[in-house]
Amino acid sequence: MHTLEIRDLVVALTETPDKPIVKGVSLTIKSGEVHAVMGPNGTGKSTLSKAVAGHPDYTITSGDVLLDGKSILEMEPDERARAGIFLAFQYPSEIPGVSIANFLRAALQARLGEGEDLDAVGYYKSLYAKMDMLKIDRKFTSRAVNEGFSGGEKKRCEILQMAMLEPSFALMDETDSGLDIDALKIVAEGVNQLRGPKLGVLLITHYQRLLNHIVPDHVHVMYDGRIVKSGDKTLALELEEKGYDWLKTETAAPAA
Ligand SMILES: Nc1ncnc2c1ncn2[C@@H]1O[C@H](COP(=O)(O)OP(=O)(O)OP(=O)(O)O)[C@@H](O)[C@H]1O
Repeated sequence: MHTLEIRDLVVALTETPDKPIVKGVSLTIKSGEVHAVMGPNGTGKSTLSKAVAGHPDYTITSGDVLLDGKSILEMEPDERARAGIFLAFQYPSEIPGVSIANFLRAALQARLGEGEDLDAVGYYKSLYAKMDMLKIDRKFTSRAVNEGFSGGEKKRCEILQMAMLEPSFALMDETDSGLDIDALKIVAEGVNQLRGPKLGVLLITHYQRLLNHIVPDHVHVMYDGRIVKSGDKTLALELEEKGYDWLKTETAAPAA
């Protein structure tokens, strides 16, 4: 059982550290839980997830992020990844010329200690088993990472990475724009397959739509850099119905 605790986190762009985007967010995720973070555009949802993963464009000016009680703020992004934190990007990069199979193999190899070699036979066995579980065609792994991928294929690649890396915590920044309902379903089915007592998920999303397929244990609403309301899955339905404007009053008097 692992715990990821975000404690009173304030985040700014590294180039403008005096202008906070995330203005004091606290959130604790335990293994087995799915937390959804919703909120209007530009409220700092992506900034929060990138800061937790250690993205260099963002600086944490106060607060802390603790993995099993230990601060991760001094860790480089790759160390955080090795410690079990997986960040799925809203707009993943292309890696021309590098096949998915080789990319995943390199990612797994990078996690091993010096002098240790990934067992190739075991690797392919595990890769194919996970692809079968996620219903991904085997031909997919010979394609270059994200090159010319459709929105749905990018999502498949992201879910496969997650399945292979077996993180303790997945921070998933899911845009709904540009994704058709099939792509959303790929994400949802993937998360539902991987969901379980060993995985904690922070799922950032914009519309309640995705949450029809992934039923969250907790829903948090972010508004102007703060979490102004938390609740269970019914909060997502309330937001779908009422929109976000009513939360302006909540920001004037932030939730205790
Ligand atoms: N790298 C960056 N450069 C410049 N501004 C940035 C950068 N990252 C975030 N911002 C600004 O910080 C604010 C919060 O952005 P962020 O992407 O975190 O919001 P969001 O809640 O995820 O929005 P969306 O729902 O549109 O994805 C926005 O005003 C955005 O323009």
